[in-house]
Amino acid sequence: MEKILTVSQLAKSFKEKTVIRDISFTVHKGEIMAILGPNGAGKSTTIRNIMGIMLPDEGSIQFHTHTGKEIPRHKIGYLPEERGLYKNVKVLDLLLYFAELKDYPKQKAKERALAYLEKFDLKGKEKSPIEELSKGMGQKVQFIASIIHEPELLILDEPFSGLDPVSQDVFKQEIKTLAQNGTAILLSSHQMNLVEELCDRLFMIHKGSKVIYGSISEVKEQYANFKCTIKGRNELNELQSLPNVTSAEQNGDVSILYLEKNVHIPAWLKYIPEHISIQELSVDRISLHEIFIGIATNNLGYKEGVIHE
Ligand SMILES: Nc1ncnc2c1ncn2[C@@H]1O[C@H](COP(=O)(O)OP(=O)(O)OP(=O)(O)O)[C@@H](O)[C@H]1O
Repeated sequence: MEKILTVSQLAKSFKEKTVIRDISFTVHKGEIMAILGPNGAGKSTTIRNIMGIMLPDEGSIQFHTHTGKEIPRHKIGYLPEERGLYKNVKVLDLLLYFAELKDYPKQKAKERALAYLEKFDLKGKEKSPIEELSKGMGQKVQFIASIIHEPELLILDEPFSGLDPVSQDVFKQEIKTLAQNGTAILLSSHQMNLVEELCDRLFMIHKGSKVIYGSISEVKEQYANFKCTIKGRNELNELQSLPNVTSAEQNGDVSILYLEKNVHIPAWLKYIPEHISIQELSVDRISLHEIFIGIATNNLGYKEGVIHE
């Protein structure tokens, strides 16, 4: 896959405090890459360094083969974490202004703007001043502004925050379509279910350093223990004494057994005694959300590693 963005050994300090160190990853054409981490981990700082809003103390940013001032910024789209647009400007004028800033042809920009406004349920708002829009509507307009010029690389800092589930779905669908059409996408998000659904690979930062880097399935394979959910009322002590069970819960009529990571499920299922009450049984790996919490709270007994470069 063609590399669009290469971030190499990025480091940044504010006064004495090192905020990110040794951050390296790539984003490929048509790929959705997530940058994750708890509050204050260094995600926005990484993104701002990529965007040239601040300069790194160490490391480099490469877009195709270009670095530094040679990076063609008009080929990049950016939705910043800080929301906010010129309040008294009309929606369509604002979108055309953003397209013009990126040297994008006016007529094409107008066609794209109208099509996107319709797609995002904002038809009829073309002449409304931004200040008359709801927060979610404003966010949709800002999202359209970040893609109006057909960027090759799209960077979205917390694109889903503050959106209702319907709008989240609209954004999710559009992000998928953009990637299918070849846009390289880097997004930060706290919504692990969306990341799990949407992204191909992830880079997780904790306290300014990389903790995980790999594809979603590799990350799940490496970090996600198995979880066996049984619909049935059972004795907790008996569940806990089964082989390879690290912990168990009985919540009403549902038993949950957390299993060791390398369990061979078909062989393990044979250990379940015949008298155990089972109406339904499923075995899954724990979710990305549970992995994230485990890392953020240092509960996974985890040490730094790269799964896949
Ligand atoms: N301009 C700045 N001056 C001083 N410290 C800063 C500056 N910008 C960020 N920081 C610090 O850098 C650290 C990382 O912040 P950053 O905004 O990158 O985190 P984040 O992962 O995006 O967090 P969140 O999920 O809360 O948005 C924080 O401790 C923050 O206080």
